[in-house]
Amino acid sequence: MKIALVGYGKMGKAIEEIALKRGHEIVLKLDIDNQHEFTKENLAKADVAIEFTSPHSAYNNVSKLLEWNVPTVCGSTGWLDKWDTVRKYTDENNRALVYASNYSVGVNIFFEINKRLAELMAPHAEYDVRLEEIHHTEKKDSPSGTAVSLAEQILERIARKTKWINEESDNASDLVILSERVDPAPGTHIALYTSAIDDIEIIHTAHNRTGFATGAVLAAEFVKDKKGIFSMKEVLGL
Ligand SMILES: NC(=O)C1=CN([C@@H]2O[C@H](COP(=O)(O)OP(=O)(O)OC[C@H]3O[C@@H](n4cnc5c(N)ncnc54)[C@H](OP(=O)(O)O)[C@@H]3O)[C@@H](O)[C@H]2O)C=CC1
Ligand SMILES: O=C(O)C1=N[C@H](C(=O)O)C[C@H](O)C1
Repeated sequence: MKIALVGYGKMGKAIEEIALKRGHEIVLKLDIDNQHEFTKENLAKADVAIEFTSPHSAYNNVSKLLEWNVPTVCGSTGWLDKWDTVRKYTDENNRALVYASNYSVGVNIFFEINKRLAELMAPHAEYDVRLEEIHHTEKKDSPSGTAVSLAEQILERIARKTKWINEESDNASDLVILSERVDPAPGTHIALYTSAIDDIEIIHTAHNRTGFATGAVLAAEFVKDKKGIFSMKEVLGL
């Protein structure tokens, strides 16, 4: 498979390593200093593009890739205010896109546990719930995309929580997400339920970026010859 890497930072490099090990070819590496090479002609050389850049550039990159009909795997976080536009364009124009706030197998299993735990906790108003996420200091967005996914899963299931908020709150209906930035932290997420009687917490800790990178390559292999919008749930068959 011929892969174009859009974004060649920490994740782009980790993805390159896994892709080469799995026998793929990197035909294009695009970063901030060679953006003039981000053209339809250059992207036509790739079977699939893998986009990991930044919250500010992701929407523009993904829009162009879809316009040029390049099957795309996007991992950039912090741009989902534009998600509905991207979804509509992909559906209406029969394009191919995988999006996941987190590509690791472990976090996608953690998502399923988070959903089930929220369902079990829904009738038990004596428990409060909050989320915590810990990442390295270079991270540009806050809260993490993964924490937003976890929050949405909880808000869909626990009616006493009505919105998430990225700071402490005295309002019991707020789902608090606390963000901590410390090095080196590839990504830790905690869902914590507390009551006067006991606490239950679930934690996922990434030890490095290999899980994210491997998942992104699996997603690229999955979407290469498909049309539609997919998440890691479909890629992993969860
Ligand atoms: N979904 C998932 O599983 C994961 C998602 N992420 C997300 O992926 C994104 C990238 O993470 P990471 O690799 O750690 O970040 P890095 O900052 O290490 O790398 C991003 C790279 O993209 C470059 N870049 C910025 N804008 C553009 C552009 N318009 N075109 C091409 N390249 C550009 C940056 O250049 P410069 O530094 O000069 O701006 C940088 O080299 C983040 O949004 C992060 O949250 C990260 C890990 C896992
Ligand atoms: O920026 C990162 O590093 C990460 N970003 C993703 C997120 O925002 O959830 C996934 C992972 O936690 C690492």
